[in-house]
Amino acid sequence: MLVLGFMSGTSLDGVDAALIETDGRRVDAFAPACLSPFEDAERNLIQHATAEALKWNGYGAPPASLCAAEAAVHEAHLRAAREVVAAAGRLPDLVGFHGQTVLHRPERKLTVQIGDAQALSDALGVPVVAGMRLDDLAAGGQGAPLVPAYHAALAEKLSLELPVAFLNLGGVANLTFIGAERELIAFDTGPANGLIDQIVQARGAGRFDEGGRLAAAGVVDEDVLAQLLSHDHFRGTGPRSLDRYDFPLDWADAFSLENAVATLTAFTADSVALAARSLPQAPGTWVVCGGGCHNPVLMEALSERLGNCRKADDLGLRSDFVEAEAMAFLAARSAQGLPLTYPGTTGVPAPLTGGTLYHPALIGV
Ligand SMILES: Nc1ncnc2c1ncn2[C@@H]1O[C@H](COP(=O)(O)OP(=O)(O)OP(=O)(O)O)[C@@H](O)[C@H]1O
Ligand SMILES: CC(=O)N[C@H]1[C@@H]2OC[C@@H](O2)[C@@H](O)[C@@H]1O[C@H](C)C(=O)O
Repeated sequence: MLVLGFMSGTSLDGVDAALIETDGRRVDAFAPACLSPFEDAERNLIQHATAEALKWNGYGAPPASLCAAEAAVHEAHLRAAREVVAAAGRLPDLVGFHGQTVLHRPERKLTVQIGDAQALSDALGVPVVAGMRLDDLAAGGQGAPLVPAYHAALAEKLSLELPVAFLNLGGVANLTFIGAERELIAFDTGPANGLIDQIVQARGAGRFDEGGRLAAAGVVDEDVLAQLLSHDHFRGTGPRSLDRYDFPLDWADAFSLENAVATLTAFTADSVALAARSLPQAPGTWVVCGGGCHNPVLMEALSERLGNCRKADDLGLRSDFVEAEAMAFLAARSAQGLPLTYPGTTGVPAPLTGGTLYHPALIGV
């Protein structure tokens, strides 16, 4: 099957769309992929809705701004779909749709991804699987991370020596450990680029720390770093997940941009190192994907702490599209009732399938 996966992550750069050939068990081939950036007006609507969703926090009526943001999310997905479908020269057989996370409160079984799966299915004329976090949360899981099943399929496709770890550096960082017996351990390790992006944008210095230049020019504040690492999240063990806005940034007002970014970059690397210490064995290789793998200062800091870190692209993967590909893979699994999540990945009591299948409305009926 040719399956299209969409991911619009917490960094709000845009919609990733990636096609893969898969039967939901193996990854047979990679097909065209693209990033369709949000237009400024779309990003503003989504940023506003995210801020309102944080204030709402799941109590009472959801903010009206979610509707306008949902329309923007839909438009951006259609643009991305048109681009990859044109590149592939055909429609996919199935779509995996994540939606835009605006709030994640797993302890209250609440996660909110905006987007209209039925409208997407109607517009594309293709069945769409969405809501892939919901059954997991309802069954007592964290609802995240979802990508471990796909990381495991990639490890198999590349015949990677086990144990191996995959590390995704998006707004939030998440890791998947694949043990010698193919057992999975996964969780969100802490922030990746989210806080760095936030301060760079607040100071009017662009959207992110391009090439890690700010971090390279700054000095790490060890006291702030120690304080950041004392957050409750790092006391936990086992499956756990984060909202992109779970960590404070108010302390940074007293710092130069360079020193704040250097400290946040060390925070990301140290929180991954803490996560690594909780693993049953040291992975022989860390396969690093997500936007943070393009930051050489962060990659260097990770290599110092973890050992063998390889950019996913160097292994023949597409570091910027692993999450979108994962949504495609999971949609193919969902359509067959195969598990999406496992006790070791989200804390769900038993392997569990999930997702809802939306069929396109018949034209003219
Ligand atoms: N050349 C680069 N130099 C430094 N940082 C970069 C570079 N390219 C991307 N990034 C970082 O990666 C981020 C985007 O990463 P990515 O697209 O993986 O996140 P996401 O998928 O939106 O988030 P999440 O995985 O948490 O949902 C950017 O916001 C930026 O911080
Ligand atoms: C609630 C939510 O959207 N979480 C994201 C976020 O971004 C990275 C990390 O935190 C991960 O847990 C998850 O995304 C990926 C796709 C996942 O579920 O595996």
